[in-house]
Amino acid sequence: MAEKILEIRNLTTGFLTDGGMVKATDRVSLDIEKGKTLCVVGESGSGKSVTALSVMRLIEYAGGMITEGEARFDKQDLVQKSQLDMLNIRGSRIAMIFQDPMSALNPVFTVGEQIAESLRTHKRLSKKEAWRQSVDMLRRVRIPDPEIRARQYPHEMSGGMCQRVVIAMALACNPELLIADEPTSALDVTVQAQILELLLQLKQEFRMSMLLITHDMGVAAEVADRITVMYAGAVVEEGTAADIFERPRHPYTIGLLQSIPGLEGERGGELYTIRGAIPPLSNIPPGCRFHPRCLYAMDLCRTNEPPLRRSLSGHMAACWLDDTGAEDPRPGNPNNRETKVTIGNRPEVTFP
Ligand SMILES: Nc1ncnc2c1ncn2[C@@H]1O[C@H](COP(=O)(O)OP(=O)(O)OP(=O)(O)O)[C@@H](O)[C@H]1O
Ligand code: NI
Repeated sequence: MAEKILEIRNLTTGFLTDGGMVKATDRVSLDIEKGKTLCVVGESGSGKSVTALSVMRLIEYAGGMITEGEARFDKQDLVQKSQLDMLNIRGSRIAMIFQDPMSALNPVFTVGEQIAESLRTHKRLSKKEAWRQSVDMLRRVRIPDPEIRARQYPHEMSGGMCQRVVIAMALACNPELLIADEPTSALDVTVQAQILELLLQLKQEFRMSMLLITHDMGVAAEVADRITVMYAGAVVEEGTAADIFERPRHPYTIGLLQSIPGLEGERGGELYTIRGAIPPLSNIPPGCRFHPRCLYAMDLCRTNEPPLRRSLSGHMAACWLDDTGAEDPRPGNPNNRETKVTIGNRPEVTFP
């Protein structure tokens, strides 16, 4: 078995609201192997960012609370760490970048100063050496004329250039894991592709592992080794990029794939989208949380939560249709190909 850089187990994060505690993530489990890219996909509100912020232990600053579970990074459970320990881990061993580069940059300092500052927080460097490395980082994120650019302010740069600066800041201390939350969503389409390509190259050069959050299946198709699909706070499917794109098992994943323009499932040129909307956290449906929107829902799905089950090949899905055998109405009838075993601590269920 390949070594894991991150192992999340049953991670549950809640927010206290007027109506009591709501769960933004519910027993989320996922693994990232060293040197690999895991994409977490799902519609808006599915708990992707909350998962990442919980791992970084930034969720506490956003009013959230981890109520259950573990996030083992290099064998240490980050959930049990003090914020002081996390301060040392964040930025040096695990770095995170967000959608909006402008909010990560300080408008009153030059970009060179900001990267140098980030270097000096974690390494003992002279000002001169920090500046030299800062210019070098700008070169490594392929910013032309780095000596000149280093002296510029964020407002003098385009959005794509600013995101490169943010990436340079994140990678300055050579982190083992990079968490990127929608790193390209705020950028023009052509710039998006360049930044994704850059991230992939840097991942190799810096020998990092990557957790990339996106609601864009096209982005996942480009970069992912494995893909975790989340819906309404829970993992509903996980597998290799080929499992997800060629042998999707969960009807939610099938719906997400059909909503990508230009991929198979496009119906006569019309964009197909999943009917209905993601439920509010205060009102997650009983049984399978996806059942009200599912084209294939059966009685069982309305009352019993399907366990996340792993096939022999390692492809996981939480869907009762995996038990219907030849009757399985899902496209491609995945039941014919894989045998499943139940994993994790989702409730064991008795058949009605
Ligand atoms: N600070 C907060 N207080 C209360 N609820 C929150 C807070 N942050 C997130 N949530 C809720 O947690 C749920 C999951 O949010 P999250 O941001 O993780 O979704 P996401 O999958 O990242 O979506 P998006 O694609 O829009 O970024 C949402 O219902 C959201 O409203
Ligand atoms: Ni998000």
